[in-house]
Amino acid sequence: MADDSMIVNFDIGLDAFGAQTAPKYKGGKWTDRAKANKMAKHYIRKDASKAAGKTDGTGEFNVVKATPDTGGSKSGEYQAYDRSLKRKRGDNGGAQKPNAPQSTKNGEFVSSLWTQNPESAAVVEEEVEREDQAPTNAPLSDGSATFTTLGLSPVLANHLTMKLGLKAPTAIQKSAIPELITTDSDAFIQAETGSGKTLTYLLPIVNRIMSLSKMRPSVDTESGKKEAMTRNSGLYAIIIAPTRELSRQILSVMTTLIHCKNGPQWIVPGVVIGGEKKKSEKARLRKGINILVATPGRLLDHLENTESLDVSRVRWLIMDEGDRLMELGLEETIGSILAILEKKSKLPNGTLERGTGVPAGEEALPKRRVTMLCSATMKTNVQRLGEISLKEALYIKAEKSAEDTEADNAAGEGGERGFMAPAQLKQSYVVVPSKLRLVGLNAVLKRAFIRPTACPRVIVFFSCSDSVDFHYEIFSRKGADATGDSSDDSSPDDNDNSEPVPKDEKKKKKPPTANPAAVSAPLLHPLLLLHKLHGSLPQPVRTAALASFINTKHPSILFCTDVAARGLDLPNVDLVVQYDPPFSKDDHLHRIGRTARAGREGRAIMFLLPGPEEGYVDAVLKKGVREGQLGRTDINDVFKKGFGACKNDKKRDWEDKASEWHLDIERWLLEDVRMKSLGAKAWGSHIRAYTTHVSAEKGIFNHKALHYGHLAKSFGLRDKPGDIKVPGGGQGAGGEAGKQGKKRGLDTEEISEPLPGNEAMKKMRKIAQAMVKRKGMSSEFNLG
Ligand SMILES: Nc1ncnc2c1ncn2[C@@H]1O[C@H](COP(=O)(O)OP(=O)(O)OP(=O)(O)O)[C@@H](O)[C@H]1O
Repeated sequence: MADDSMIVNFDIGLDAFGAQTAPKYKGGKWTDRAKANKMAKHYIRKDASKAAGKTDGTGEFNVVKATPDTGGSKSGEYQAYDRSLKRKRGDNGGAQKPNAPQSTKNGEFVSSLWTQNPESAAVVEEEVEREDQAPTNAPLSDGSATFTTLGLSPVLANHLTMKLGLKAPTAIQKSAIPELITTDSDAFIQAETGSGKTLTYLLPIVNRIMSLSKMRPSVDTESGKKEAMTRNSGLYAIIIAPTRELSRQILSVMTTLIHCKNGPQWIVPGVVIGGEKKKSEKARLRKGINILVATPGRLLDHLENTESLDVSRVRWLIMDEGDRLMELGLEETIGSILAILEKKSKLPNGTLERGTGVPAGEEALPKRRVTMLCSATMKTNVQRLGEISLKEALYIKAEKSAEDTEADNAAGEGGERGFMAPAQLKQSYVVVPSKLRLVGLNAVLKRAFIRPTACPRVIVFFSCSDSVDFHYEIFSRKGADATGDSSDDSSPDDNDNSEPVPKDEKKKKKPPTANPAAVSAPLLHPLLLLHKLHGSLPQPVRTAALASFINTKHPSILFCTDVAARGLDLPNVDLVVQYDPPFSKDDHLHRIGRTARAGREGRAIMFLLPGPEEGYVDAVLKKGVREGQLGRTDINDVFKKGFGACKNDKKRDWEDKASEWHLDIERWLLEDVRMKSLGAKAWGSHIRAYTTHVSAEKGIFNHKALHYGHLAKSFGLRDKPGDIKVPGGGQGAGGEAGKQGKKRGLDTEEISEPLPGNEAMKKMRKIAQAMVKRKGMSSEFNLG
């Protein structure tokens, strides 16, 4: 519609040079005159910026075009909004055409989802089918190595193949295990996500401990007696991991290795992590532990305060996910741990020699304390950790394919190809305007579960816990399905070659039974279980949610923050959705690395806003992929598959369905104070989290470019940004909640910005500690 259809309720004056001047209002109350003058100036400024070709960024609440049919301009041009006209419309709570903007009793404005959306700057290329690539993190299938040829004992090798079903080592295992079994060198192990780094460092430890004689001379050498190896024989290895979940996972892998037939079953592994009772941990340490897995904060606490923790004969110190440990500002903590180990060590000059009080029979163990650092990425901060912890270390990485070596050479010294996603991982991004994000997520998830067998497990990453909580409620809603179940009729997913599930078979499966760690999400799929995981949840809830997500036989979704991004080995994850962009490019690679593990296939999709965020494609996405691995998904295609009820649906049909679904959410928030408060909190936290992107990516994720109003819409909120009451965070985007630098209410997980320099790290850590204290919440990173 042309501009002259605008209804403008005040005159715009022109000065002698044709420039617009604000009209002077006379008469009436001074407050009314001041208001009218202010508004006039405001609209003149807007018009001037439009004439200068600037985009409008002030929000649709002031700039909605007053067209009677759709209420908006397809071109997205700025139009002054006629308030008098808006007031005349009746309150229908969204009962009109779902696509039309409406006003409500409360003065809230129900904007249309489909208007005033900025368009993608990039030319949309035709969506190409991504090629299948040979997996790069799979067990070797060329017969070049077996677990026995790596030097592992036949007992252990047999256990791996027969009991654990591992046919052959992976490339990093082939490179590292022979070295780690025979030498006592420190090592830095770098390999792709899902390539089996955990077994790479655990197998040599278990193998060498297995070589110890089961009976060894008594420490009281005079007596000549022999004693059996027990849990009290000494603490041999300490493994540090950044999160509690990862620590538990490492413990579980260790336990499966120890429990092999004729294996060292006397070995007792243990775990000390934040969120657990320290008293019971102390009791376990007193009873004796041979291999200890720990989060750094809790380990340091025990080293300083638990007398029974004897670290004098520790032979291995492993730091898993080294880059994450550094990002969390734990350098100081790790420095203190290293200092205590050094001080308490009874390994003279770092070397074990016979006759220095070292029990005989331990010759198979390293003669010095071996430190290993594991990471999927090789960042400056990992190098720094290496500098403070490793001595003359071996740098071990997997052999690369000829193509990768060639591409690395092309990238040159310091090139960006330091770390790649596994080749078989198909990646895509979808450009979604702010207002359409929630319906976009619904459509992506609906599409993922069109064929339940094809996509049994999905992980969705959010930037903050409040957003996880809000979306968990939204998608577990048991309301009327505005979309209809599209699973039977919609056209098949192009990327999905699996057979559709016959209707009868679907009916045969029973809906999931009640599970305290999950909820059903019937609107997405009748059999679906929805889980959530973030740092503000109590530890037992986190553990139960993860266990349920891993073990359920139902299609399953995990909504989470970056607490699940590192190291977690969640089996059979088919799709990773990055609904909120990661805080750094390494986070991106770790997040998507939760799928396509150990040679399995996997897909990942990332939501980007039109505009600066699209710069992420060239800056990051294209750099960590091989040719043909990355594609753009068309948002219209997503909507069509997610909301379209049948193949022949027209655009208007699925637009209406999506609008109806969204209006339903908005109405729910209007009726339910708790939900509205959750939405407002999530919106506020989302904006705050957005301000913490790494400085190198601030041009791409610039919070000033965010449209707070459109964003509010995607949290189901109808209020103007300035009117949104963010619980605990001030009022509105213009209030404290929206101000950069104010980290009020921020969850510790949001503090993942690896700011350069130690001072900045320390600062971040202090903020986190203060928040943990203030909010009295548990921190998975044990910062408190
Ligand atoms: N030789 C092997 N054959 C088959 N599967 C293996 C082999 N080694 C490890 N795996 C499996 O591969 C998966 C990924 O292993 P792991 O968690 O150690 O990966 P990772 O390299 O540490 O990944 P990330 O960097 O994401 O932490 C696990 O399920 C593990 O059981």
